[in-house]
This record gives sequence, C-alpha cells and structure tokens, in this order.
Amino acid sequence: MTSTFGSCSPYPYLSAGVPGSFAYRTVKDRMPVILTKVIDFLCRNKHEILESSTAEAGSIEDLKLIIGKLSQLRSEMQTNKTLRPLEISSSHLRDGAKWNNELIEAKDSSSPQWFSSPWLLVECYMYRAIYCIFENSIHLKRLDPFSHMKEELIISQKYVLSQLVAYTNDLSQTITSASHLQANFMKLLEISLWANRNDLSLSGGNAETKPGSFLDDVEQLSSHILVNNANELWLYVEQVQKDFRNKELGIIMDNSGLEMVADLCLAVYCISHQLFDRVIFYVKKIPWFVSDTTFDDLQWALHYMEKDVPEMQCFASKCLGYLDSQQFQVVEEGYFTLPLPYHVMNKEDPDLYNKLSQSQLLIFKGDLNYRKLGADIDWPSTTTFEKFLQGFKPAPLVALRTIKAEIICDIPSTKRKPRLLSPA
Ligand SMILES: O=P(O)(O)OC[C@@]1(O)O[C@H](CO)[C@@H](O)[C@@H]1O
Ligand SMILES: [Mn+2]
Repeated sequence: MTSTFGSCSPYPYLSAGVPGSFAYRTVKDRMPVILTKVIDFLCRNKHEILESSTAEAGSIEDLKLIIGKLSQLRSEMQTNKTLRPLEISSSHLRDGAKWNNELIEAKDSSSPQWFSSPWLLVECYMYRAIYCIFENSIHLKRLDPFSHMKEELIISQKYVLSQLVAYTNDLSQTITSASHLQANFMKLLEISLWANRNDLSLSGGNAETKPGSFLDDVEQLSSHILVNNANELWLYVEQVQKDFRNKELGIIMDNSGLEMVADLCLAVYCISHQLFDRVIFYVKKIPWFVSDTTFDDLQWALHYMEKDVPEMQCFASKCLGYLDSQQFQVVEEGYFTLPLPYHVMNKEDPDLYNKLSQSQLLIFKGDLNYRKLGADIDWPSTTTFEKFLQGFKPAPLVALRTIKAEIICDIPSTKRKPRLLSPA
C-alpha cells in the first residue's frame, strides 16, 4: 500500500486481513455494532430528534435517508466492498482532498477494501463516513450521534469524577516539598493513563468504572505498566522550569468522560503549581471513535459539573476561569480526524506541526494517537520509540496509552511481547 502513509518501515500495516487480530475483530464485529447502535439510537429517539430540529417534516425524510445510508455503509463493510469516495462538504474541502487522495492512492495499488486496506484508513473512514452522512443531510447536519452516550457516561460517572477532583484538590493542598510536587505529578500522570481504559468504542457505550473503584484500581494497576519513563519525564519537566520562562504543555486528547476529567486534573495541577503557564487541549473537530472529545463535549461537561454537581463546582469554575484567561486553550485541528499517521504531518500540515513545536511538552493520549505515532505498523516490540516515530518530533513528547491494538514498541528484549488481553 503506497499511500501517503508512505512509511520507510519494512514491516506491514495492521490490517483486518489478518484473521484473529484485533484489527480483524474490530472490522468484523465491533465496527458493525457501533454502526448498529447509531441506527438504533436514531430509530428509538426519532420523536425527540424531530422535535429538536427546525423543520420537522423535512427532517423525517432526512432521518430516513440517514438511516438508509448508515445501513448501506454497514452492509458494504460486512461484505468487504470497496471504500467509496466520501461526499465531503465544501466546509471541509481541505480535509476532503486529503481523504480522497488517501482513497485514490490506495486504489493505485489495490482497490481499498474494508478487510484488506490498512486498519487505520478503514477505521477512520467509517467515522468520517458517519459524519459525512449527517453533514450532507439538510436538517440534521450538526447532530453528534455519540453525544448522548458521552453525556450519559459523565452523568453515570459523577461519583467517580467527584472523587477524582477531590483527590486532585487534596494533592494540591499537600505540597510541602519538591519531592511532593514530583510524586503528585507522577500520580496524576498514572490517573490520566488508566482513565484511558474508559473508551466507549470498546465498552459498547457502557461506563467502565464501578462507583468508587477507579482510584483504587489505579493503585492496583501500577504493576501493569509495561514501559514507564515517568522519572525521565519528571527530570525533563524540572529542566523546563530552568530553561523556559513561558512554558506550554500540549495535550492531544482522547476520550470524553473520566479520561477528559483526568486530563483536566493534570492540567489544573500543572497550572496551579506553575509547572506550565498554558495548556493547549487538542480536541476532535468532528464526532470521532464514539467517545473522543469534541469542543462541545468539553463545554457541556464543564457546565454540567458547574451547575449540577456541587462537589465539582469549584473545579469546573476553575477550569472555566483558566479558559477565560487563556491559560487553558482548546484547539480543533482537522488533522486529528484524518487517517494520516503523525510521521507525515510535517509534510501534510506544516502549520500544525509548527504549532505543536511551540509546546515544551506534548502528551498524546490513548490508543489511536499511539497507533498514529507508529503509523499503525506492526513493528517488532523491541523497536525503539525513536524509530517508531519515524522522525515525528515537533517537541519532546510522551504517549499515555493503555494497550488495545497490537502495535507496541520499546519493550526490552529481555521481556516478551505482552500477550494482549484484548478488551474486545
Ligand atoms: O484511542 P482510544 O480511545 O484509546 O482507543 C480506541 C480505539 O482506537 O482502540 C481500538 C484499538 O485501537 C480501536 O478500535 C478503538 O476505537
Ligand atoms: Mn478514543
């Protein structure tokens, strides 16, 4: 496959063409279920959806058309048809050109099919196709078919979220030494890492955490960290204090819900202890991989916490205050909802690469970001992170990721490649 994925690696891309792989089970089982859940949601909630739309009569036709197109998409996936060019609207022309270039490129070598093209292209394609189907409707352009799941997740987790925020507040009160500052930072990193297990695209829309267990889980899970560079990271953060006056942290976000709140806790800690002066949150520009955070999700969550969860009101107001003062900034960049891996970003989107390079530290959250850092290639597990990135390094960066896909690197040769307890 010689698309702009164009990697110099001799190793193959992950693909659903490998029976039994997580990519195969995702395309064969998980993705059709996700599409079915969207169709069911539209059928079961059609009255509410029609009431909320401007022109009810037209919307009924719209809804029927959308459901038909989603069903067709699912059927083409299940029968391994060729991925059709996306109908991308004029407001996304730039992304559209890149999308169809990928699909045309794929055609050069072989027609892009669900079970043979690179998993990254195929999986991103499904979410983009869902978005295009809504965006090309007349009355339901702005409908996020996953927002109800993301909102229900936050509401169902409010007890765990309140615990997490209270824990973060306590950490901030007890800073009496540099070692405390470090210990607490490391703890919040681990919390942000394990919150990544909360992933609606895996849990089929169900909240993962049982009330009251998440912080205990974080304690237990420490021994499951396979590659842990937190100590080197802290030494670098200390160096940043000496070398830079104006310090910026970039968080390339992943899932809404617990993971988003964990990332906000880490960011609040960094600002309130002057480890960084500004935190840039890179969110998704369109609904993505079921639970990935959009700007609307972040705003909805902060206002929900401020209004409806007394224990979180102060935290939410603090975050909203940081947004007003620009100490928190939210950025929507189209690149993060393209199928492109990160090693081609400097060529494909030099402005974004340059923006990322303004930060003193970048934290890439979650499995999909990790897959894009490694171009979704089936690298040997002993591959160094440096080689895995294939030259992508706009700024010093770390990946906080719980393993979902088989791709992995930096495992010492003394350790065997971890046997994945794939959540699927
Ligand atoms: O990016 P996240 O939210 O951590 O992981 C989500 C996800 O990318 O993990 C699976 C394997 O990569 C995908 O099929 C799935 O959607
Ligand atoms: Mn995600």
